[in-house]
Amino acid sequence: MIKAILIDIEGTVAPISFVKDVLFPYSKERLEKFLEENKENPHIKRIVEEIKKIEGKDLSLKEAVNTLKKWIDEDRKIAPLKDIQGFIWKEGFEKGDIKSPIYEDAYKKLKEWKEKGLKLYIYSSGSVQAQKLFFSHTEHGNLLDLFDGFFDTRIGNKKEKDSYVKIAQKIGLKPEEILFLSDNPDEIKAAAQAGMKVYRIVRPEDAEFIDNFPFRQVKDFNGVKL
Ligand SMILES: CSCCC(=O)C(=O)COP(=O)(O)O
Ligand SMILES: [Mg+2]
Repeated sequence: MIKAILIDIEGTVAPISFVKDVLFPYSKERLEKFLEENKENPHIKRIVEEIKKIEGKDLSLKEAVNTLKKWIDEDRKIAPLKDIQGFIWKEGFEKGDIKSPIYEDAYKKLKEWKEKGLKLYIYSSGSVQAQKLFFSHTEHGNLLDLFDGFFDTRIGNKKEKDSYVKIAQKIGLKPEEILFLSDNPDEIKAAAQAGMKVYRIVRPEDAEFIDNFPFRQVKDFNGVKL
């Protein structure tokens, strides 16, 4: 019996274009100013050290900015980039510059599942801070109360089985009691390997059904049967 639903963000509850065409440019344009203004903040210093470690060399502030910009262009899903983006998006969400467009079907089903007593969790490459901002500033208002917890790549890569094993442990349920929803076929395979029930969400504007894909595929949340 399904007791909890674990949900991806980009391509699943919101269009990929929102992340690529709104969120990413917003962070890219403000990176340099943000790092310059916050270079003495211990939290930001730690993140910059992580960037240097990944690159395997010392970096000037300008070089760190260029590295982050390159990672945004390459859509790298790595924690130090996602942490910095979360800090930059904070201002955009709080000033009202950015509002998250949640698909209507996702919004309605999330509310329905919550009312039925299911636990709802998010697992996204966006930092936990960014996820909370994303759901507290949506076109449907503040949806933060719908969720029982948030996971990002600090728990592990979304394409690896172990990340889902760890999430099930944190939630305190058996993997088979958790349903995972994502647009990404590799994430679906990894969650299924961990023993979770899965559905791939295939938004027509973002993706296509894969022939002979060994797991269930539906075009939106209305197709998900518990
Ligand atoms: C506010 S969440 C930001 C989303 C993001 O940065 C991202 O890379 C989305 O990846 P996902 O794992 O949700 O597909
Ligand atoms: Mg996704």
